[in-house]
Amino acid sequence: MTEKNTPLIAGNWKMNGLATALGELRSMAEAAAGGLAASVDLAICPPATLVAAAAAAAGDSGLSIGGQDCHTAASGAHTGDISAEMLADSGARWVIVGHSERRADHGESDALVRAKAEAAWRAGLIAIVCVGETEAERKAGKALDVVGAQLAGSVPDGADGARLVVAYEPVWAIGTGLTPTVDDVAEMHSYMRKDLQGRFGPSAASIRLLYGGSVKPGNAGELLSVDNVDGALVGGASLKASDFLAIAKAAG
Ligand SMILES: O=C[C@H](O)COP(=O)(O)O
Repeated sequence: MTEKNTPLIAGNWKMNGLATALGELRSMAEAAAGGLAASVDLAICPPATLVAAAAAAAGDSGLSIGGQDCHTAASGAHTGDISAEMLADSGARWVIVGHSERRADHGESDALVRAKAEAAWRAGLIAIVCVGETEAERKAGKALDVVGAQLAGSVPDGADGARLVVAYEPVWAIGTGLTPTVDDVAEMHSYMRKDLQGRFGPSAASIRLLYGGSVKPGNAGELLSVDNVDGALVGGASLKASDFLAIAKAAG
C-alpha cells in the first residue's frame, strides 16, 4: 500500500431499527464528538425511515449518516423507491449500492449498481459499492475473477477516493460468523487495489477498500491491520454502540 487512508468504519443496520434505536446512535455520536472521529471516519446507514432522524441526532458530532440503496432516477413514478437526492435532502452523506442482499433479493445487475453509483454522485453522495463472491465461487477458485468482473461492471468511470468506497464482502461471510483468512483478505484487497489503479491510475490509492462480513470487536484488529484494508462495513455488530465503537477504536 502506497498511502495510508483515513479508516472508515461504516455500519449497515439493514432492515433493523425502530426509533428506539436512535439511543444507540446517540451514544455513537457522543463517542465520535469525544475524539474518536479525529482518527476514524464513522458512518451509520440506518433504514430509510430513520435517515433524517439519525442525521439530526448525529448533528455535527463527526458521525455521518448514509442510505442503504437508492433508485437511479432523481424522482418520478417509482412506488416504494427512494432517490439519492432524497437521501441527501434527509442529511445523508453516503449510500451503499450493490449490497449482495440487494443483488440476490432484487436481482440487481452490475449495470444497475453502476447506474445507482452514478445517481449517488449526481446527488453529491459518496457511493459505497459492494462486491464479493459466493461460497461456491470461492471453492471453485473464481473469487478474484468474480470480484474483478463486479468492479469492472459496477464502478462508474471517473471514480476517485472523494466519491467512491468499495466494500469487499464475501457473501458466505455475511452474518455467518465466518471470515476469510487474513491472507485471503490481503490477496483480494491487493487485487482490488491493482485493478482500480489499472483503470483509474495512481489516484485510486485514495479509494477506500472496506472489508465486510462478520466483523466483530474480537476480530476487527486483525482484519483492519491487513494491507489495503481501509476500514470495515459492519452489519450485526453495528446495531450496538458498544460493539460498533470497539470496532472503530480498533481502526483508530
Ligand atoms: O453490510 C454489511 C455486511 O453485510 C456484513 O454483515 P455482518 O457484519 O452482519 O456479517
